[in-house]
Amino acid sequence: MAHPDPDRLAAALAPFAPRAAPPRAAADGLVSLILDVSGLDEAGRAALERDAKAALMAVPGVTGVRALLTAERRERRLIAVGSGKGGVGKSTIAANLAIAMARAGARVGLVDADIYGPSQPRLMGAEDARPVAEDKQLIPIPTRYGVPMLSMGQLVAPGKALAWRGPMASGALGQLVDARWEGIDWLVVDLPPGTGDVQLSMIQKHRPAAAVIVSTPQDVALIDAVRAMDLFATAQVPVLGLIENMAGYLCPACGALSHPFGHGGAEAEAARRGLPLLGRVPLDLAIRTASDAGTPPAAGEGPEAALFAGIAAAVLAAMEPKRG
Ligand SMILES: Nc1ncnc2c1ncn2[C@@H]1O[C@H](COP(=O)(O)OP(=O)(O)OP(=O)(O)O)[C@@H](O)[C@H]1O
Repeated sequence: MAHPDPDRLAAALAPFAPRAAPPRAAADGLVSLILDVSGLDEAGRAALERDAKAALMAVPGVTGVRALLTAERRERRLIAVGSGKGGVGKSTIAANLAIAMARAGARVGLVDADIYGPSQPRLMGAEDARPVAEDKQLIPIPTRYGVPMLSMGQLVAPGKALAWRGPMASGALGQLVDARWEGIDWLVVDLPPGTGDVQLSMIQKHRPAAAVIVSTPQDVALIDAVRAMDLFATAQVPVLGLIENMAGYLCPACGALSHPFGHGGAEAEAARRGLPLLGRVPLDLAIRTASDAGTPPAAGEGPEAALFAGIAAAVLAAMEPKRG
């Protein structure tokens, strides 16, 4: 049988450019075809493979086609949101940061790795959603805020305590981070508080591009925040800066700002370490009620949205030199 003509093979694949690489034919007429299926869904991939194979099979001398489908692996960057202590508002900040980054035009996903208290499904208004897996890979849940997400809380029944030990916890983290994050450039990862197994697994296996640390102004919270910063710094994960949450109490009646937890501590600590204070979020009833209702303030139009937009801009600007 005649060896397939390379020009005719190339012509047959022309309609599939730029997804089809130039085919190679062996002497027995078997053609190897490489197709780039990035961004296509299952049906799109199948159609492309079927049509390209059919086009090649029509070329004289072709006895068979072996297709290899490749998806361009986007370089996703992880931004870890950590805190030293629990309850400082880390999850609230992570959700609003992700939404504000998306509003600024970034392609952002959100991973809730807070195994011991996953609160992102509630914050993002996605409590009833359950992710499905395809080829053993989880598909992120879309949210109405343009930020797809996955949470430990979506993998178990609501309200069920996650009494996982280290290896199980880091295995679950892997499933969330290595999910099918198609079209996503940034993954904001809400870590559990402290410096435990999940943080170590995050640093060792998933190499965040950067970390931001959330603290309240109290001294105790700051001491723990410093510990969290040290963990990232030791592992050479750049810490972009500190976000001070519950920085002053915004009185809903008169609008006055007071400072029951102290003032200026986080800024001073950040400055001591040569780090920027990326933003300051007051203790604000509107933030709590909006968050609890699954309508993060960053998605709204109020002053809180502007505040989170400023923090997102600071984070994106700090990442700019690290984009490579
Ligand atoms: N700036 C704020 N103003 C008012 N309420 C806030 C603010 N930040 C967080 N909260 C509220 O504080 C509570 C704890 O916040 P959140 O769950 O984000 O903390 P966390 O640090 O992630 O906690 P954990 O470590 O337990 O997961 C929530 O009810 C949240 O709505």
